[in-house]
Amino acid sequence: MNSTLRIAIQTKGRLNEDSVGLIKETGIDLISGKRRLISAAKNFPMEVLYLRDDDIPQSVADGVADIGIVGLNEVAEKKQQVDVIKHLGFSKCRLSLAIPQSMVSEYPGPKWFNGKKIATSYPEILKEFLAEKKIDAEIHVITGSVEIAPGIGLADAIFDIVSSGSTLVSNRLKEVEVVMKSEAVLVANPKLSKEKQGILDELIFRIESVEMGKGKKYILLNAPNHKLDKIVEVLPGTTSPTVMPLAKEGWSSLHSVIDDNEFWEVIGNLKKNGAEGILVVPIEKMIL
Ligand SMILES: Nc1ncnc2c1ncn2[C@@H]1O[C@H](COP(=O)(O)OP(=O)(O)OP(=O)(O)O)[C@@H](O)[C@H]1O
Ligand SMILES: O=P(O)(O)OC[C@H]1O[C@H](OP(=O)(O)OP(=O)(O)O)[C@H](O)[C@@H]1O
Ligand SMILES: [Mg+2]
Repeated sequence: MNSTLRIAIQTKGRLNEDSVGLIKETGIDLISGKRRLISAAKNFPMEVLYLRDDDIPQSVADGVADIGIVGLNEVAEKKQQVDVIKHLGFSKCRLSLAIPQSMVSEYPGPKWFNGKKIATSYPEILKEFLAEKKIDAEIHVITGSVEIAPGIGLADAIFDIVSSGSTLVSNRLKEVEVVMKSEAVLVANPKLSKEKQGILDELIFRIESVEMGKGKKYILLNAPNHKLDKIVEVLPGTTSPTVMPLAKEGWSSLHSVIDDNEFWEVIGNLKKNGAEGILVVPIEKMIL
C-alpha cells in the first residue's frame, strides 16, 4: 500500500503563513483553497490537515496526524508524547512573567509571586516553574488578552508570550522572568511506520536544503589570472570557489557562495583586489 504522510499545521494565526511557506519552498504543491480542512499535495505523498495550534500536539500523539508544525510552547504545555524533530527558526518568542511597571522598583526576584494571582494561557508550564522555585501562587487561566488582566483587576501579574515586548508596554507591564524560549518546531508521532518515516526523511532533507541556501548568495566575478590568488584569499574559507577560464586570454571567472552577514565587506575586498563584473544571485536551495 502506498503511504501518505499527514502533516498538521495551524489553520490561521501566527504560524500559518510560515508553515505553508515552508512546505511550498520544499517544492511541494498543495491543492489550495480557503476553508479547506484537509488538502492533498499534488507532487508528494503528503496531505495537510489544518487545525488550531492547541490541538496539534495531541493529534500528532494520537496518530490523527503523523507530523505537525507547532510552537515549542504548545508542545511543552500539552505534555503529549511527540518527538521534536527539528527547530524551524520562525515564530520565535519567549514565555515570560510580567508585573505592573509600578511594582518594578520593589521586585526582589521570583519570590515576589508568592501569594499573587497570575493570569495565563499556559498553566502547566507556569505550574512547573513555580514548583521549581518553590513559589505558592494562584493561577488564573484565560485563553486570550492575557495582558489586560492586571489592568482590570483580574490578576496581579501575567505569564504570556512576549516577542517585541510592545504588548507589555502598551499595558504598562514589565517582563521580569523569562521562563522558556520558543519557536516553531516540527514534531512527529514516535511510532511512524517505515514507509512514513521514509517520506519524513525526504521532507527533512528538502527543508534542510532550503535552510542551507537561506542567508547566502551565489557570487560570480571576473578577474585577471594574476590577481586570482589574492581574490580567493578574501573569499570566506568554508567554500572552495570554482575557477573557469574566460574566452578573453589571461582572465578567469570565479564562482562562490557568500554569507549575507559578511556580504558588503567581502564585496569591498573583492573590488579592492581587482574583481570585475561582479554578479550576485539568490540561492533557492543548496545540497551538499
Ligand atoms: N508575538 C509573537 N511573536 C512570535 N511568535 C508568536 C507570537 N505570538 C505567538 N507566537 C507563536 O505562534 C503560536 C501561535 O500563535 P497564535 O496567536 O496564532 O495562536 P492562537 O491564537 O492560539 O491560534 P489558534 O487559533 O490556532 O489556537 C504561539 O503558540 C507561539 O508559538
Ligand atoms: O511582544 P509582542 O510583539 O507584543 O507580542 C506578544 C503578543 O503576541 C501574541 O498575541 P497576538 O498578537 O498573536 O494576538 P492574540 O493574543 O489574539 O493571539 C501574544 O499572545 C502576545 O499578546
Ligand atoms: Mg491556540
